[in-house]
Amino acid sequence: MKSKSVAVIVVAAGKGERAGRGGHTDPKQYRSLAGRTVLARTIDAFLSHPAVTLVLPVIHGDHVGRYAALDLAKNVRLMAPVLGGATRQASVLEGLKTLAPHRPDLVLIQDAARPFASAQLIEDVLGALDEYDGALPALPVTDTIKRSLNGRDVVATEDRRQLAAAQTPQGFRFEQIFSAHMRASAVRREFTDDAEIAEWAGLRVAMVSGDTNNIKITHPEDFAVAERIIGGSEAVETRIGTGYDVHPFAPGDAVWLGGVRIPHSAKLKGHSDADVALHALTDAILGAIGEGDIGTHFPPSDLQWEGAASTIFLKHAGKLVSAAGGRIVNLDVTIVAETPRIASHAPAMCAVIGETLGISPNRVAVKATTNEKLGFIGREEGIVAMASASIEMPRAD
Ligand SMILES: Nc1ccn([C@@H]2O[C@H](COP(=O)(O)OP(=O)(O)OP(=O)(O)O)[C@@H](O)[C@H]2O)c(=O)n1
Ligand SMILES: C[C@](O)(CO)[C@H](O)COP(=O)(O)O
Repeated sequence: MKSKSVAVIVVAAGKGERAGRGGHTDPKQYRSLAGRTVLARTIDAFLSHPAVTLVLPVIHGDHVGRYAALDLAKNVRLMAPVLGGATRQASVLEGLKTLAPHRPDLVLIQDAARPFASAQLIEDVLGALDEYDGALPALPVTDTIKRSLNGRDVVATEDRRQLAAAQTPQGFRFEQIFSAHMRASAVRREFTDDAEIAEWAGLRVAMVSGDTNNIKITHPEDFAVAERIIGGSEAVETRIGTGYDVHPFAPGDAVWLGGVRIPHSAKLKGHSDADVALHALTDAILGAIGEGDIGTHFPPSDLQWEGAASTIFLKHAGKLVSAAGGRIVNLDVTIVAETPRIASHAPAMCAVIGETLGISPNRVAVKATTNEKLGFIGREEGIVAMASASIEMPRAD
């Protein structure tokens, strides 16, 4: 199945009046947060996501020089900026018009002023678009909400159980939100977010869990909050683990590799299903989090693992990562085999591994090579697999 193209509009054409300048010369999106501008952080959050195919910044006409001076690395997926309009809504519409010739399947619309959109948030919004026309992250309201007509006299108390605070990125099917925005512009209606335009146009919109860190820098004090969030994220470290495994061939009619059954003139011999790739991968994950190896958790002496599917071992390692507060960044597996040929099965293996661990298959790579007919692999006596795992964990010291 062809994966959907995902374009991102980063609206950065505001003046940032509520945030003020606080002694700085730049508007909020061009101010530095722990050494990196707000806008560069926001753009990077999307460029670093593998599902994103295009990122389009929408900027203010007075900020062209500031944008050109931004600390952005060159990236073919980053489009040249376009100029926005007088309101956020008008700026989004400029972005949609610019993207239209590229015909993306989906579009995410993001405030430049929200530099902390996580990969999980992006995935959750995109995931909801399988079922809905639009999706946005939102947080349940925790304060009691009062209504007032003049900002002082209370006229009502709202039922907060039905209320949620909207965030971005907000995701849509491109053609639907483009048409809704054009209609909203034609009737000159002003909306405060794109989800509201989608609702007004009769589209089905879903909420997914928002993120308390995904703040919108709006007022001067929000910069201090943002610096604290960045300080907190420095309490995370990246761990690397490696794994190696080998299994010999035995008479049989199929091998299990990467959780996929591949018909073959032999099977791999082992206590479990002998899936050498998943064993190496499980060891890599366990190694990264300092949890011993596969034999520590699933001793070969234990009869219950005889013939077991190796996805059980992998899932267990994934649960240990979650229990330790970790997050798998990426996994890389190399299978060394003279036969069978692996390449055409690699996408299915990535899918099984991703599903077993509850991560996107984009975070998994499976590669294969022969051993150039050398040694025991070359003589087709067995298969080797090597793996590495990169995992973000709370800093231990
Ligand atoms: N004409 C506008 C107004 C806003 N935005 C963008 O929309 C996002 C959300 O708007 P907000 O936080 O209100 O930013 P500003 O409009 O810049 O702030 P203020 O209202 O305080 O002036 C920001 O990333 C802002 O740059 C935009 O692209 N074009
Ligand atoms: C889109 C938004 O961030 C969702 O909460 C919000 O509506 C933007 O409002 P603003 O007044 O333009 O900052």
